[in-house]
Amino acid sequence: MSIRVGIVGISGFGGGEAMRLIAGHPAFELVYAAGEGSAGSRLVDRFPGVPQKLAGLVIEKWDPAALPQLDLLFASLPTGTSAEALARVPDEVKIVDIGGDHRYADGWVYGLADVWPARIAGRSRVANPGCFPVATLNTLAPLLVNRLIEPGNIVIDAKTGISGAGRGGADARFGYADTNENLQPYGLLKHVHMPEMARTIEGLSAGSAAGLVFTPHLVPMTRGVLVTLYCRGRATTQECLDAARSFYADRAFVRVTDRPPQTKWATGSNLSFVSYAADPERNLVIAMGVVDNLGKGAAGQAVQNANLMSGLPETAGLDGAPLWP
Ligand SMILES: NC(=O)C1=CN([C@@H]2O[C@H](COP(=O)(O)OP(=O)(O)OC[C@H]3O[C@@H](n4cnc5c(N)ncnc54)[C@H](OP(=O)(O)O)[C@@H]3O)[C@@H](O)[C@H]2O)C=CC1
Ligand SMILES: CC(=O)N[C@@H](CCC(=O)OP(=O)(O)O)C(=O)O
Repeated sequence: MSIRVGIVGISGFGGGEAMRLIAGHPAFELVYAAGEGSAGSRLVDRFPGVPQKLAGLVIEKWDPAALPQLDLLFASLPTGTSAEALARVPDEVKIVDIGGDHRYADGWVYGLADVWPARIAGRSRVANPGCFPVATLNTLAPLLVNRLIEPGNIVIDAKTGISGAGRGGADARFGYADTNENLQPYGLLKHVHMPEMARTIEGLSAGSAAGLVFTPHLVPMTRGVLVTLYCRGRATTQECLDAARSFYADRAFVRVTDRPPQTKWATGSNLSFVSYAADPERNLVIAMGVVDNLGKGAAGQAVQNANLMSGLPETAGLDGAPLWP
Protein backbone atom coordinates (compact mmCIF):
# COMPACT_ATOMS: atom_id res chain seq x y z
CA MET A 1 0.00 0.00 0.00
CA SER A 2 1.41 3.39 -0.93
CA ILE A 3 1.74 6.29 1.48
CA ARG A 4 0.32 9.49 0.01
CA VAL A 5 2.76 12.35 0.42
CA GLY A 6 2.90 16.05 -0.42
CA ILE A 7 5.70 18.61 -0.66
CA VAL A 8 5.20 22.30 -0.04
CA GLY A 9 8.14 24.33 -1.33
CA ILE A 10 8.75 21.84 -4.13
CA SER A 11 10.26 24.42 -6.51
CA GLY A 12 13.10 25.14 -4.07
CA PHE A 13 16.37 23.30 -3.56
CA GLY A 14 15.23 21.36 -0.48
CA GLY A 15 11.78 20.58 -1.89
CA GLY A 16 13.19 19.62 -5.29
CA GLU A 17 15.62 17.18 -3.67
CA ALA A 18 12.75 15.72 -1.65
CA MET A 19 10.86 15.22 -4.91
CA ARG A 20 13.84 13.42 -6.46
CA LEU A 21 14.08 11.04 -3.51
CA ILE A 22 10.33 10.43 -3.30
CA ALA A 23 10.18 9.71 -7.05
CA GLY A 24 12.38 6.67 -6.38
CA HIS A 25 10.87 5.68 -3.03
CA PRO A 26 9.27 2.22 -2.83
CA ALA A 27 6.34 3.26 -0.58
CA PHE A 28 5.79 7.00 -1.00
CA GLU A 29 3.51 8.32 -3.75
CA LEU A 30 3.74 12.05 -4.47
CA VAL A 31 0.16 13.30 -4.86
CA TYR A 32 0.44 16.95 -3.83
CA ALA A 33 2.90 19.71 -4.68
CA ALA A 34 2.55 23.29 -3.47
CA GLY A 35 4.29 26.64 -3.48
CA GLU A 36 3.78 30.34 -4.01
CA GLY A 37 5.33 31.86 -7.16
CA SER A 38 5.50 28.47 -8.90
CA ALA A 39 1.80 27.71 -8.35
CA GLY A 40 0.03 26.81 -11.59
CA SER A 41 3.05 25.26 -13.28
CA ARG A 42 3.48 21.53 -13.87
CA LEU A 43 6.42 19.72 -12.37
CA VAL A 44 7.84 19.14 -15.85
CA ASP A 45 7.87 22.91 -16.41
CA ARG A 46 10.11 23.39 -13.36
CA PHE A 47 12.06 20.12 -13.58
CA PRO A 48 12.37 19.03 -17.24
CA GLY A 49 13.92 15.72 -16.17
CA VAL A 50 11.21 14.71 -13.71
CA PRO A 51 10.05 11.07 -14.08
CA GLN A 52 7.07 10.73 -16.46
CA LYS A 53 4.71 9.56 -13.72
CA LEU A 54 5.07 12.96 -12.00
CA ALA A 55 5.46 15.23 -15.03
CA GLY A 56 1.85 16.42 -15.17
CA LEU A 57 1.37 17.09 -11.46
CA VAL A 58 0.41 20.77 -11.10
CA ILE A 59 1.92 22.85 -8.27
CA GLU A 60 -0.94 24.22 -6.15
CA LYS A 61 -0.99 27.47 -4.27
CA TRP A 62 -0.05 26.52 -0.70
CA ASP A 63 -3.17 26.40 1.43
CA PRO A 64 -3.37 24.05 4.42
CA ALA A 65 -7.16 24.25 4.26
CA ALA A 66 -7.21 22.77 0.74
CA LEU A 67 -5.11 19.62 1.08
CA PRO A 68 -6.08 16.43 -0.74
CA GLN A 69 -6.15 13.20 1.26
CA LEU A 70 -2.58 12.93 2.52
CA ASP A 71 -0.65 10.75 4.94
CA LEU A 72 2.50 12.85 5.12
CA LEU A 73 3.62 16.36 4.23
CA PHE A 74 7.17 17.58 3.69
CA ALA A 75 7.44 21.33 4.33
CA SER A 76 10.44 23.05 2.77
CA LEU A 77 9.61 26.72 3.25
CA PRO A 78 11.80 29.67 4.20
CA THR A 79 12.41 29.68 7.95
CA GLY A 80 9.89 32.01 9.58
CA THR A 81 7.10 31.32 7.10
CA SER A 82 5.82 27.85 7.99
CA ALA A 83 4.71 27.82 11.65
CA GLU A 84 1.31 29.47 11.28
CA ALA A 85 0.28 27.49 8.20
CA LEU A 86 1.57 24.12 9.45
CA ALA A 87 -0.43 24.57 12.68
CA ARG A 88 -3.55 24.34 10.48
CA VAL A 89 -2.62 21.00 8.88
CA PRO A 90 -4.95 18.26 10.23
CA ASP A 91 -3.45 16.13 13.01
CA GLU A 92 -3.76 12.93 11.00
CA VAL A 93 -1.33 14.24 8.37
CA LYS A 94 2.24 13.62 9.53
CA ILE A 95 4.67 16.50 8.91
CA VAL A 96 8.43 16.71 8.46
CA ASP A 97 9.52 20.35 8.58
CA ILE A 98 12.80 20.81 6.69
CA GLY A 99 12.93 24.50 7.62
CA GLY A 100 13.88 26.00 10.94
CA ASP A 101 10.56 26.95 12.54
CA HIS A 102 10.01 23.89 14.75
CA ARG A 103 13.42 22.86 16.04
CA TYR A 104 12.96 22.21 19.76
CA ALA A 105 9.41 23.60 19.50
CA ASP A 106 6.66 22.20 21.74
CA GLY A 107 4.97 19.17 20.23
CA TRP A 108 7.77 18.56 17.74
CA VAL A 109 10.62 16.04 17.90
CA TYR A 110 14.08 17.27 16.89
CA GLY A 111 14.79 14.79 14.09
CA LEU A 112 18.45 13.89 14.57
CA ALA A 113 17.77 10.55 12.95
CA ASP A 114 21.17 8.86 13.11
CA VAL A 115 21.57 9.61 16.82
CA TRP A 116 18.10 8.98 18.28
CA PRO A 117 15.86 7.09 15.82
CA ALA A 118 13.70 5.73 18.65
CA ARG A 119 12.53 9.24 19.56
CA ILE A 120 11.28 9.73 16.00
CA ALA A 121 9.65 6.36 15.29
CA GLY A 122 5.87 6.64 15.04
CA ARG A 123 5.77 10.40 15.76
CA SER A 124 3.69 12.79 13.67
CA ARG A 125 5.55 16.12 13.95
CA VAL A 126 9.29 16.07 13.29
CA ALA A 127 11.62 19.05 12.78
CA ASN A 128 14.69 18.33 10.64
CA PRO A 129 17.95 19.73 12.06
CA GLY A 130 19.76 22.42 10.05
CA CYS A 131 22.56 21.34 7.74
CA PHE A 132 25.43 22.62 9.93
CA PRO A 133 23.88 21.14 13.09
CA VAL A 134 23.48 17.64 11.65
CA ALA A 135 27.06 17.59 10.34
CA THR A 136 28.30 18.85 13.72
CA LEU A 137 26.10 16.79 16.03
CA ASN A 138 26.57 13.47 14.22
CA THR A 139 30.33 14.01 14.59
CA LEU A 140 30.26 15.08 18.23
CA ALA A 141 27.63 12.67 19.59
CA PRO A 142 29.97 9.68 20.21
CA LEU A 143 32.55 11.94 21.90
CA LEU A 144 30.00 13.69 24.11
CA VAL A 145 28.17 10.54 25.16
CA ASN A 146 31.48 8.89 26.08
CA ARG A 147 32.81 12.02 27.86
CA LEU A 148 35.84 12.21 25.55
CA ILE A 149 35.62 16.01 25.11
CA GLU A 150 34.57 19.02 27.19
CA PRO A 151 31.12 20.23 26.02
CA GLY A 152 31.87 23.83 26.98
CA ASN A 153 34.90 24.43 24.75
CA ILE A 154 33.97 23.58 21.18
CA VAL A 155 34.91 25.70 18.15
CA ILE A 156 33.06 24.91 14.90
CA ASP A 157 34.72 26.03 11.68
CA ALA A 158 32.26 25.21 8.87
CA LYS A 159 32.28 25.37 5.07
CA THR A 160 29.16 25.21 2.91
CA GLY A 161 28.26 25.05 -0.75
CA ILE A 162 26.16 27.86 -2.19
CA SER A 163 22.95 25.79 -2.47
CA GLY A 164 22.75 26.01 1.32
CA ALA A 165 21.27 29.44 0.80
CA GLY A 166 18.39 28.12 -1.35
CA ARG A 167 17.12 29.27 -4.74
CA GLY A 168 15.44 32.19 -3.04
CA GLY A 169 18.78 33.54 -1.85
CA ALA A 170 18.36 36.82 -3.70
CA ASP A 171 21.10 38.36 -1.57
CA ALA A 172 23.91 39.79 -3.71
CA ARG A 173 26.39 37.52 -1.87
CA PHE A 174 25.13 34.50 -3.80
CA GLY A 175 25.60 35.59 -7.43
CA TYR A 176 28.20 33.86 -9.62
CA ALA A 177 30.65 36.74 -9.64
CA ASP A 178 30.46 37.07 -5.87
CA THR A 179 30.92 33.38 -5.10
CA ASN A 180 33.23 32.05 -7.83
CA GLU A 181 36.90 31.93 -6.74
CA ASN A 182 35.89 33.48 -3.43
CA LEU A 183 35.54 32.51 0.24
CA GLN A 184 33.21 34.34 2.61
CA PRO A 185 32.77 33.99 6.36
CA TYR A 186 29.29 34.99 7.54
CA GLY A 187 26.88 34.74 10.46
CA LEU A 188 29.61 35.48 13.00
CA LEU A 189 28.78 35.15 16.70
CA LYS A 190 25.02 34.73 16.29
CA HIS A 191 24.18 32.31 13.48
CA VAL A 192 20.65 30.97 13.73
CA HIS A 193 21.92 27.38 14.14
CA MET A 194 23.68 28.12 17.45
CA PRO A 195 20.72 27.41 19.78
CA GLU A 196 19.87 23.96 18.35
CA MET A 197 23.54 22.95 18.43
CA ALA A 198 24.08 24.17 21.99
CA ARG A 199 20.89 22.53 23.23
CA THR A 200 21.75 19.17 21.68
CA ILE A 201 25.35 19.26 22.93
CA GLU A 202 23.99 19.90 26.42
CA GLY A 203 21.46 17.10 26.11
CA LEU A 204 24.08 14.58 24.97
CA SER A 205 26.72 15.57 27.55
CA ALA A 206 24.69 16.82 30.54
CA GLY A 207 27.14 19.74 30.61
CA SER A 208 27.05 23.37 29.55
CA ALA A 209 27.84 24.38 25.95
CA ALA A 210 28.37 27.99 26.98
CA GLY A 211 31.71 28.37 25.18
CA LEU A 212 30.42 27.27 21.76
CA VAL A 213 31.89 29.19 18.81
CA PHE A 214 30.56 28.73 15.26
CA THR A 215 31.71 30.41 12.05
CA PRO A 216 30.37 29.22 8.69
CA HIS A 217 32.08 30.03 5.40
CA LEU A 218 30.56 30.11 1.93
CA VAL A 219 32.77 28.28 -0.60
CA PRO A 220 32.45 28.12 -4.39
CA MET A 221 30.83 24.71 -4.76
CA THR A 222 27.22 23.73 -5.32
CA ARG A 223 26.63 21.18 -2.55
CA GLY A 224 28.36 20.00 0.58
CA VAL A 225 29.10 20.88 4.18
CA LEU A 226 32.40 20.22 5.98
CA VAL A 227 32.71 21.01 9.67
CA THR A 228 36.08 21.02 11.45
CA LEU A 229 35.49 20.96 15.19
CA TYR A 230 38.22 21.95 17.65
CA CYS A 231 37.59 20.37 21.05
CA ARG A 232 39.33 19.97 24.40
CA GLY A 233 39.91 16.40 25.56
CA ARG A 234 42.59 13.84 26.45
CA ALA A 235 41.40 11.02 24.17
CA THR A 236 43.61 9.51 21.47
CA THR A 237 42.63 9.39 17.80
CA GLN A 238 42.02 5.65 18.14
CA GLU A 239 39.75 6.12 21.16
CA CYS A 240 37.65 8.66 19.23
CA LEU A 241 37.39 6.40 16.17
CA ASP A 242 36.51 3.38 18.35
CA ALA A 243 33.83 5.38 20.19
CA ALA A 244 32.26 6.46 16.90
CA ARG A 245 32.42 2.96 15.38
CA SER A 246 30.73 1.53 18.43
CA PHE A 247 28.12 4.33 18.63
CA TYR A 248 27.16 3.93 14.95
CA ALA A 249 27.70 0.16 14.71
CA ASP A 250 24.12 -0.62 13.63
CA ARG A 251 23.36 2.68 11.87
CA ALA A 252 23.05 2.71 8.09
CA PHE A 253 24.12 6.19 7.11
CA VAL A 254 27.10 7.24 9.22
CA ARG A 255 30.54 6.23 7.96
CA VAL A 256 33.52 6.50 10.32
CA THR A 257 36.74 6.98 8.34
CA ASP A 258 40.41 6.92 9.30
CA ARG A 259 41.24 9.74 6.90
CA PRO A 260 39.69 13.22 6.89
CA PRO A 261 36.36 13.22 5.03
CA GLN A 262 35.70 15.22 1.86
CA THR A 263 32.47 16.86 0.75
CA LYS A 264 32.32 14.95 -2.54
CA TRP A 265 32.08 11.63 -0.69
CA ALA A 266 28.51 12.52 0.31
CA THR A 267 27.21 14.32 -2.78
CA GLY A 268 23.68 13.27 -3.70
CA SER A 269 23.37 10.88 -0.74
CA ASN A 270 22.03 10.72 2.79
CA LEU A 271 25.45 9.73 4.12
CA SER A 272 27.28 11.43 6.99
CA PHE A 273 31.05 10.97 7.29
CA VAL A 274 32.91 11.46 10.57
CA SER A 275 36.60 11.27 11.47
CA TYR A 276 38.95 12.39 14.24
CA ALA A 277 42.57 13.39 14.92
CA ALA A 278 43.61 13.84 18.55
CA ASP A 279 46.70 14.71 20.56
CA PRO A 280 46.17 13.95 24.27
CA GLU A 281 49.34 15.78 25.26
CA ARG A 282 47.94 18.99 23.78
CA ASN A 283 44.46 18.33 25.22
CA LEU A 284 43.21 18.55 21.63
CA VAL A 285 40.61 16.62 19.65
CA ILE A 286 39.92 17.66 16.07
CA ALA A 287 36.63 16.15 14.87
CA MET A 288 35.55 16.37 11.23
CA GLY A 289 32.14 15.84 9.65
CA VAL A 290 30.78 15.91 6.10
CA VAL A 291 27.24 15.84 4.72
CA ASP A 292 25.49 16.96 1.55
CA ASN A 293 23.49 19.98 2.72
CA LEU A 294 20.59 18.92 0.49
CA GLY A 295 20.94 15.21 1.45
CA LYS A 296 21.54 14.54 5.14
CA GLY A 297 21.32 18.31 5.64
CA ALA A 298 17.76 18.55 4.29
CA ALA A 299 15.77 16.17 2.05
CA GLY A 300 17.70 12.95 2.76
CA GLN A 301 17.26 13.17 6.49
CA ALA A 302 13.65 14.32 5.93
CA VAL A 303 12.93 11.06 4.08
CA GLN A 304 14.83 9.10 6.75
CA ASN A 305 12.65 10.75 9.40
CA ALA A 306 9.51 10.09 7.36
CA ASN A 307 10.47 6.41 7.09
CA LEU A 308 10.88 6.21 10.86
CA MET A 309 7.57 8.03 11.44
CA SER A 310 5.79 5.67 9.03
CA GLY A 311 7.22 2.40 10.37
CA LEU A 312 9.16 1.74 7.15
CA PRO A 313 12.75 0.50 6.89
CA GLU A 314 14.88 3.55 7.65
CA THR A 315 16.80 3.15 4.40
CA ALA A 316 13.76 3.00 2.09
CA GLY A 317 14.42 5.17 -0.96
CA LEU A 318 17.81 6.23 0.38
CA ASP A 319 20.19 3.45 -0.54
CA GLY A 320 21.61 4.95 -3.74
CA ALA A 321 25.35 5.57 -3.91
CA PRO A 322 26.67 9.16 -3.93
CA LEU A 323 27.60 10.88 -7.19
CA TRP A 324 31.22 10.46 -8.20
CA PRO A 325 33.07 12.46 -9.40
N1 LIG B 1 19.25 24.67 1.02
C1 LIG B 1 19.72 23.91 2.01
O1 LIG B 1 20.81 23.34 1.92
C2 LIG B 1 18.92 23.71 3.25
C3 LIG B 1 17.74 24.35 3.48
N2 LIG B 1 17.07 24.17 4.66
C4 LIG B 1 15.84 24.89 4.93
O2 LIG B 1 14.81 24.40 4.08
C5 LIG B 1 13.90 25.43 3.78
C6 LIG B 1 13.83 25.59 2.27
O3 LIG B 1 15.11 25.94 1.81
P1 LIG B 1 15.51 25.95 0.27
O4 LIG B 1 14.81 24.86 -0.44
O5 LIG B 1 16.97 26.01 0.24
O6 LIG B 1 14.89 27.35 -0.18
P2 LIG B 1 14.49 27.84 -1.65
O7 LIG B 1 14.59 29.31 -1.62
O8 LIG B 1 15.27 27.11 -2.65
O9 LIG B 1 12.96 27.40 -1.76
C7 LIG B 1 11.96 27.98 -1.01
C8 LIG B 1 10.63 27.36 -1.38
O10 LIG B 1 9.64 27.93 -0.54
C9 LIG B 1 8.52 28.28 -1.34
N3 LIG B 1 7.84 29.41 -0.72
C10 LIG B 1 8.36 30.60 -0.33
N4 LIG B 1 7.41 31.36 0.24
C11 LIG B 1 6.26 30.65 0.20
C12 LIG B 1 4.92 30.87 0.63
N5 LIG B 1 4.56 32.01 1.21
N6 LIG B 1 4.00 29.90 0.41
C13 LIG B 1 4.34 28.75 -0.18
N7 LIG B 1 5.59 28.46 -0.62
C14 LIG B 1 6.53 29.40 -0.42
C15 LIG B 1 9.10 28.62 -2.69
O11 LIG B 1 8.06 28.40 -3.62
P3 LIG B 1 7.79 29.26 -4.97
O12 LIG B 1 8.99 29.14 -5.84
O13 LIG B 1 6.58 28.60 -5.50
O14 LIG B 1 7.51 30.67 -4.51
C16 LIG B 1 10.21 27.60 -2.81
O15 LIG B 1 9.70 26.39 -3.32
C17 LIG B 1 14.42 26.68 4.49
O16 LIG B 1 13.80 26.80 5.74
C18 LIG B 1 15.89 26.38 4.63
O17 LIG B 1 16.45 27.13 5.64
C19 LIG B 1 17.51 23.30 5.59
C20 LIG B 1 18.67 22.61 5.42
C21 LIG B 1 19.49 22.79 4.25
C1 LIG C 1 24.79 29.09 2.73
C2 LIG C 1 23.67 29.33 3.70
O1 LIG C 1 23.14 30.41 3.75
N1 LIG C 1 23.30 28.30 4.47
C3 LIG C 1 22.25 28.38 5.44
C4 LIG C 1 22.03 27.04 6.08
C5 LIG C 1 20.91 26.23 5.50
C6 LIG C 1 20.08 25.56 6.57
O2 LIG C 1 20.42 24.59 7.20
O3 LIG C 1 18.95 26.21 6.77
P1 LIG C 1 17.88 26.37 7.96
O4 LIG C 1 18.49 26.20 9.27
O5 LIG C 1 17.35 27.76 7.83
O6 LIG C 1 16.86 25.36 7.71
C7 LIG C 1 22.56 29.36 6.55
O7 LIG C 1 23.71 29.54 6.90
O8 LIG C 1 21.59 29.85 7.16
